[in-house]
Formats: sequence, C-alpha cells, structure tokens
Amino acid sequence: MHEPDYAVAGKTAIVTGASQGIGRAIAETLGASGANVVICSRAQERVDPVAEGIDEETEGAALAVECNVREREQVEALVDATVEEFGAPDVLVNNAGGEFVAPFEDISPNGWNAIVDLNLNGTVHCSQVAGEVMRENGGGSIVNLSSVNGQHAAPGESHYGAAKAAIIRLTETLAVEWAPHGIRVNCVAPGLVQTPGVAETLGIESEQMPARETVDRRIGHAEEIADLVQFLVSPAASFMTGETVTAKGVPKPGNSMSDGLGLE
Ligand SMILES: CCCCCCCCC/C=C/C(=O)SCCNC(=O)CCNC(=O)[C@H](O)C(C)(C)COP(=O)(O)OP(=O)(O)OC[C@H]1O[C@@H](n2cnc3c(N)ncnc32)[C@H](O)[C@@H]1OP(=O)(O)O
Ligand SMILES: NC(=O)C1=CN([C@@H]2O[C@H](COP(=O)(O)OP(=O)(O)OC[C@H]3O[C@@H](n4cnc5c(N)ncnc54)[C@H](OP(=O)(O)O)[C@@H]3O)[C@@H](O)[C@H]2O)C=CC1
Repeated sequence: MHEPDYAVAGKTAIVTGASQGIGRAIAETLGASGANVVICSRAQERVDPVAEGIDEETEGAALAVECNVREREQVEALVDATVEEFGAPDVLVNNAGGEFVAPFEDISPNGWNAIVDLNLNGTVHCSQVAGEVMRENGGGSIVNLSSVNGQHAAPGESHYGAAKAAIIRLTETLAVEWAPHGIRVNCVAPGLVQTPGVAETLGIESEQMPARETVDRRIGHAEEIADLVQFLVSPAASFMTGETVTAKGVPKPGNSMSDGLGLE
C-alpha cells in the first residue's frame, strides 16, 4: 500500500530569515522532522536561541549563522559554514524578506533598492551560491517566499510587489534551467500571516481581522506556511517544480468576493 513520504530526516536545510515569524516556523518544523537546519538572520543573538531550541527540543540539529542575505560574501560564508557542519545543502528556503508600506511617489531610490535588494537579490545570492553546491552534489530542492502581493496589486506595495512578482518568474526559470541537475524550485505565496514583522509593518497585533474592509479572510499562522514548505521539499512533491502555491485561507462565510484579499 502506498504511503505519502513527507520525510526530511537527515537532510540539510538552509532557512534564511529564521529568527522569527515564518522562517522560524519553517526551521522548527523541518528540525522537528529530523532535518539538520542552518538558520540565519542579520543578528547572531537573534538566531542563537532559535537554534538552541531546535537542538534541544527536536530530532534535528541546528546551526545559527549571522548573515545578511543582501551581502554576497556573507551568503558565501553561510553556505561554507553549512558544508563544513552538515555537508552539502539538500534544501534552501529563501524566506528572508520584508517591506515598508508607502505610496510609489514617496519611495526614494534608496528605499526602492532596499526592498528589491532584500527580497529579490537576497534570493538570487542564496540560490546562486547554494545552487552551485547542490548541482555538484547531484540535486536539491529550493523554496522561495513570494506573496499574494506578487500576484495581485495593492496600494503601497509597488516595490515589494514588483520584487515578489519577480521571484515567481525566477522560480519558473530556475526550475527549467536546473531540472537537468535534479534541483526542484518551487515558491509559496502566502496571504496575511501573523508574524512579528507584520505586527510592526502593518500594525496588526492580534488574531482580529485587519480594520481594512476588503480583507475578508482570517490571518494565517506561520506553521500553516511551514507545513506547505515541508511538503514542497519532501519526496511527496517530487512531481512538482516551477510552481507557486498560494496559501491565503478560505473566505469568511457570506463573502461574495472571488479574491478574499480584495486585491486586484
Ligand atoms: C491589510 C493589507 C493586506 C495585505 C495583504 C498581505 C500582505 C502581506 C504583507 C507582509 C509582508 C511582509 O513582508 S511582512 C514582514 C515585514 N517585516 C519587515 O519589513 C521587517 C524587516 N524590515 C527591514 O528589514 C527594513 O526595515 C527594511 C524595510 C527592509 C529596510 O532595510 P534597510 O535597513 O536597508 O533600510 P533603512 O536604512 O531603514 O531604509 C532604506 C531606505 O528605505 C526608506 N524607508 C524605510 N522605511 C520607509 C517608509 N516607511 N516609507 C518610506 N521610505 C522608507 C528609508 O528612508 C531609506 O531611504 P533614504 O531615506 O532615501 O535613504
Ligand atoms: N507575514 C506575512 O503576512 C507574509 C510574509 N511573506 C513573506 O514571508 C517571509 C517572512 O515574513 P515574516 O515572517 O512575516 O517576516 P518577519 O519580519 O517577521 O521576519 C523576517 C525575518 O527575516 C530576517 N531578515 C530580515 N532582513 C534580513 C536580511 N537582510 N538578511 C537575513 N535575514 C533577514 C529577520 O531577522 P533579523 O531581523 O534578525 O535580521 C527575520 O528573521 C518574507 O519573505 C515575507 O515577505 C509573504 C506574504 C505574507
């Protein structure tokens, strides 16, 4: 009888931006399933406790590395540290990302570059550097974090939306280019998920629906994105590459809008 295989035990996974929020949930989920997890953020003291928790409370092992994904040399050091500690990465989750909400006319060149650099170029650096090791090692699996903002327009999200849309096309292109190397590349596009970053950026502090009338779905949990990522990097998703999977919850009862986020 066939049983689905969601196993990641013994795999080596790099998760960027894992000091909190979705990245932390992904790292803890993979660790709980027995993966060796390498996590990074811009501050060593913020990733250390997460790695300690994974080491102490899960089957998996963890290594915490300070790495700003916008800096190519730091990404190279991250991958070097991974290889030294656990061997070649089997999994890369490009989760580090962020934004500020502002009208297009109020975004300075530096502000635009900061968001594109973090979300898009950070994904490029990590994919190129880790991808090289994966190719030499005979394969792997990459998951990129896009957003519903990469699929639909929303006011105040021009820079972030452009970067997250580009990540979707990058996912598709790498899936084609790296298929011969045994590397699957997929993407997840979450709707609104309760994280410290969202609380800070959008001022949403609780499970309550945002005040904005158009947002008609409940806010997601980071673990609901982590479970999807685990599926995508597992053997159960061996027939999937180049896909962007949206996870944005079901519309509230009685809602007649086809897109529950109200984004056009
Ligand atoms: C309900 C809806 C449903 C919406 C439906 C669902 C949508 C989900 C939305 C959630 C998305 C998330 O990603 S939530 C996670 C968000 N978390 C975060 O963003 C926290 C992480 N933030 C950061 O890392 C940073 O603050 C980040 C914004 C990337 C900038 O990094 P830097 O350190 O390089 O940036 P800074 O030096 O601070 O600033 C760089 C430039 O950006 C400008 N800048 C910074 N903040 C600015 C602002 N608010 N307005 C204008 N400009 C700003 C500065 O003035 C600088 O430009 P100059 O003055 O010209 O020099
Ligand atoms: N939450 C949501 O509603 C949604 C989130 N997303 C995407 O999911 C991902 C995670 O979001 P979320 O958990 O909400 O974000 P948070 O802001 O809560 O967490 C962001 C994480 O990224 C790290 N980080 C930020 N900048 C860098 C950098 N330059 N280099 C390395 N690490 C960095 C932060 O750590 P530190 O500060 O310690 O460096 C932190 O661990 C992002 O890509 C986001 O765009 C997409 C759709 C919806």
